[in-house]
Amino acid sequence: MGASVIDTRGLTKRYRGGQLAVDGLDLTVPAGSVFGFLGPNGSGKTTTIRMLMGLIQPTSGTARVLGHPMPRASRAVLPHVGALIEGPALYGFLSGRDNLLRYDAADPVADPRTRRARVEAALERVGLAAAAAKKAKAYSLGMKQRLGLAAALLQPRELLVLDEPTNGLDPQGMREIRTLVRELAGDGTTVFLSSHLLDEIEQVCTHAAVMTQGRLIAQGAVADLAAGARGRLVVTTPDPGEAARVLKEQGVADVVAAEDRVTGEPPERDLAEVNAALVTAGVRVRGFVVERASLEDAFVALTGEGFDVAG
Ligand SMILES: Nc1ncnc2c1ncn2[C@@H]1O[C@H](COP(=O)(O)OP(=O)(O)OP(=O)(O)O)[C@@H](O)[C@H]1O
Repeated sequence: MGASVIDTRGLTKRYRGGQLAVDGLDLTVPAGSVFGFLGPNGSGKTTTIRMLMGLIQPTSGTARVLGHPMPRASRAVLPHVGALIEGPALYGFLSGRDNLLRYDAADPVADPRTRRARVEAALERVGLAAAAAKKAKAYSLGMKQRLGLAAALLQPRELLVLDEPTNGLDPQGMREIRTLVRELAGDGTTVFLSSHLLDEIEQVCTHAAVMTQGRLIAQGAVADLAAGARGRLVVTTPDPGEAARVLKEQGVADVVAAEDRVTGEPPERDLAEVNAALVTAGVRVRGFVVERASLEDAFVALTGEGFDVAG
């Protein structure tokens, strides 16, 4: 296997109605990464995932998964990929364990002799061993999502593809899934997950790609993406009005004063001089720092607008 687990070139999907859902995507997902596929609703994430999994044909461009072309090599590739797309299909009247037994029995490449052991291991893996005998309809949404993950983990996988795995979950359910994703990645599985939540990607992922309107606007290590954006200068002071005036004079752009915090874009010049100017003007400075840029800062810098999750 090469260094990338997913590789697309010019991947494009135009739906029959004429909607250009994915537009010339060049995506590279390094092996071993937890890769966040970030974009607002409708930006083309699910369409991309469906092309990667060979569920729909691209209009143009190519996609390689685990080194093989998709959808042509679906049969060779998909047994090595665990996928959770659009929520798991569960039988409510069956227990969690029986759901997995049934799911595994429907898999032509699954070995029936190891079925019970693999089901127990998967239940254990996602923390459902104690609730395995309960009917699935009595499960919380988070437990259902974990059962879906267990189904994806019945076989050893090189790649896990999770489409919005925390969508609709309460904060506790979200935490459980995020912890699980980190653990799975710790085992060496490459995890590709889509999300419209910036902070989720920042908390869980090593790498990310950012989509808007079917186009990729950035990809790389999360730390590098954030570093590409400049952090904000934050001055803590009981004299915010005066501080804001001096900072503007010193070339600080986009100055925002709120209570005892005045923030702005750091200027090119030496920050020691900016600080000295504040003090000379009689501003009482309690704190003077440049806060590390977040992925959100990077997004705003790239698009010139806020991260809009409406839709
Ligand atoms: N089967 C389809 N036929 C026509 N247009 C579609 C189809 N599926 C999706 N689209 C359109 O393609 C665009 C991208 O949709 P897609 O579902 O890939 O985005 P997404 O980023 O996954 O959003 P969401 O998180 O809401 O699923 C949207 O404008 C959507 O309306």
